[in-house]
Amino acid sequence: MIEFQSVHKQYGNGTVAVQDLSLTVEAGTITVLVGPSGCGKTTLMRMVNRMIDPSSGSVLLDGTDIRERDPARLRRGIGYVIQQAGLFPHRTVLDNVATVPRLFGNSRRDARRRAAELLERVGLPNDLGKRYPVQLSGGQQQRVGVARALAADPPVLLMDEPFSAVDPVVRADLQDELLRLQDELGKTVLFVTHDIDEAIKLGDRVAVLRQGGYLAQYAAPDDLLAEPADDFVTSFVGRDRGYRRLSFLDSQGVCPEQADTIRIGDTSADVPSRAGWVLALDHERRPRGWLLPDATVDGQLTENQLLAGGSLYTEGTSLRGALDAALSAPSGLGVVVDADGAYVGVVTARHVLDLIESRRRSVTTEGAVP
Ligand SMILES: Nc1ncnc2c1ncn2[C@@H]1O[C@H](COP(=O)(O)OP(=O)(O)OP(=O)(O)O)[C@@H](O)[C@H]1O
Repeated sequence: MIEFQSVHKQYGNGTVAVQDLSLTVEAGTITVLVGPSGCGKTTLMRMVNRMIDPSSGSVLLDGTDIRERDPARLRRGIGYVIQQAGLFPHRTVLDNVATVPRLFGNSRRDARRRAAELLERVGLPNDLGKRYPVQLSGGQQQRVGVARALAADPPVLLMDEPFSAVDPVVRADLQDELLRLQDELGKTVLFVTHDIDEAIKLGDRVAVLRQGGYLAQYAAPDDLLAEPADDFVTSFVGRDRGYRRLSFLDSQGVCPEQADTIRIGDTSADVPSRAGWVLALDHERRPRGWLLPDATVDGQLTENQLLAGGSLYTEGTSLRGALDAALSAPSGLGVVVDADGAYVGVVTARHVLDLIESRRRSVTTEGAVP
């Protein structure tokens, strides 16, 4: 557990970067510091590994004031990941990661074995270990940065905008990978970003900072979206917070119905007689697209004769996906699939909205805030 107790930081030039701020980062969770540029996120994070000392106040790690710890020892228990990964350019990827176990006195062989394990753990193929950082993509470099930070198996991980320099698709992959790793490893993670969507996706709790180093709100992502503390937080979390909050509503009560279906390769004779949208499935029952109402099939059904489908909703995931599937489907019928991508049924936006409404009503009658 990390505790910031009334920490304050004023730099030599008079800039106050952090303003009398207190917050607790629970062990084994991801806490995200988010806020606009210059609001003191990095300053606050760097207080944990003593790269920066507060002007006043204390930082406690597992109940002990970090000023009582030897800085070198303290840092060994804290992994640190930064933007652009900060890799050594003249060392191979494997040796970049092996550097840390080497520092801990492991033999070169053991260090390399550990490094290879870690590279696999962060999803990098074995043969990349022989390359130099410049020969990797930005996303791969970030993964190496994460592997290196994990090399000493530190209980605490500080991550300062680690995924900011990569494109949105790679970034989403890296975020998913971090969540997967965290499920396995249960580190105490302090993560800095200026991207509220990243904060909401990754954080068990999110600390929103505002200019001048003030803590504007510290809450679970769902609460942040449901009840922003003030106008600043409201504008920072963005306009579509009601929609984004659906990510935190589970799928309980979603009852898919059956649509008319047809298979790729079928003929006109196989088109269901009711005049409505028909969902085409492949031979593994995966949805391939929609046949317009009253459409006839020319010869055998091919994908060229179909209208592209909307997003697919994997059963059991959040209501946001269910609503999005319905809204993005040309038929207005959101396609529900199982974990293998096979067709389960369809849901309408109306069905999802009714479900949200009924939950709101039941929560309100129980006296809690919807
Ligand atoms: N060494 C320093 N000396 C003087 N002022 C500093 C120093 N480091 C940071 N600052 C100032 O302190 C404030 C907070 O900086 P900090 O880097 O902690 O913010 P941040 O929220 O991490 O910003 P960004 O998102 O842009 O990285 C800023 O106004 C910055 O200019």
